[in-house]
Amino acid sequence: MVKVAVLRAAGGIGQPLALLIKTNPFVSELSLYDVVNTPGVAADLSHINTKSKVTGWVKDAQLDQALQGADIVVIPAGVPRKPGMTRDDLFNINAGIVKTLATGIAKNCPKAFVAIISNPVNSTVPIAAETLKAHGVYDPKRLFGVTLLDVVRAATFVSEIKGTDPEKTNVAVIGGHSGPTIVPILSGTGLSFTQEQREALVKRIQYGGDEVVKAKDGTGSATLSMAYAGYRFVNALIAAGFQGKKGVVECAYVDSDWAKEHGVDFFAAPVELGPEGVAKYLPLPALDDYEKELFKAAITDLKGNIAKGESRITGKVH
Ligand SMILES: NC(=O)C1=CN([C@@H]2O[C@H](COP(=O)(O)OP(=O)(O)OC[C@H]3O[C@@H](n4cnc5c(N)ncnc54)[C@H](O)[C@@H]3O)[C@@H](O)[C@H]2O)C=CC1
Ligand SMILES: O=C([O-])CC(=O)C(=O)O
Repeated sequence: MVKVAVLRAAGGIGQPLALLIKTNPFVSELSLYDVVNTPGVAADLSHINTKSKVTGWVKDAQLDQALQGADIVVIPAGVPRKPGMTRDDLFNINAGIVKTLATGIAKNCPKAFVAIISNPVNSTVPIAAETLKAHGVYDPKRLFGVTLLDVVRAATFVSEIKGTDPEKTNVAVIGGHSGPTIVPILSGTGLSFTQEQREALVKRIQYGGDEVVKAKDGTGSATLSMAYAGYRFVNALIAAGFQGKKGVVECAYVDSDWAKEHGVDFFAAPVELGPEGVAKYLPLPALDDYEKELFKAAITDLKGNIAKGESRITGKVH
């Protein structure tokens, strides 16, 4: 059985994500933390007749209690975008939030699997890594940036064009989680596209977040589709990490030797999950010439995003 903590659980993503986690029969405790409103959210969810006990914690003083004994920590904390903003515009405020939460993890549950949703993911994951390193508890196999929303969107958008079953359409999306760093591998789907279709699809997948930000018109960014993607990832961690399920593969933004060989510390790619977190770094899908160009552009942007996150904690300028 697993204790899952959701940090900033009363937000737009946090609430539907907590609801989905409450439906998982393998969860023994669902620990909800936020700066406001968690007692209400916890009381509400606790009436659902599934096994997990729901606890609600508020304010900095209760962060330690929220985290004690957690096996999985999911972080949908921080401010979302408004129209006209990039994810990087969220850096200053969200960097501080992620650092505080990672410090809490280092002190209370250093062995937990940590899944970071807070934007800009390309930089917040390096921030969490450097914070955990500073406390001597960093394990690269246990820290994940959640990029699955890009995979979910890619499957939806491809199936709309090709008439395939969206639940059975698989598109690996590698790189990172913002604009040009999002690299969908359409050549690996076995489906054929004209170059015009490919370019339109890649653009829509890369800027899917903007589509939602624009439609929400100043009230936030994707929350429900993110909660779905976030739960898919948590469920994969539970199945592979705690229920002994083999062959569980998802794309995630992780620290790997492979990434370092390409000049970056983190890169989103398919990984096989297991009891220690990442069980296996899978070979990248084959890229065609068009995708190789996208890949190069992604690496260039990622370098800057990662350096910005790392230097926020280390103070070192790259
Ligand atoms: N990885 C991904 O694919 C995606 C990431 N996101 C990111 O997830 C994050 C959360 O998004 P939403 O749930 O829509 O936001 P929200 O504003 O609805 O909720 C965020 C939570 O953080 C807390 N919070 C906000 N400002 C704070 C501050 N100054 N100090 C401490 N806590 C604060 C709030 O109490 C709230 O519970 C954003 O950074 C957003 O960009 C959103 C969609 C997809
Ligand atoms: O676009 C945003 O700011 C939220 C996000 O990361 C996404 O929806 O992919």
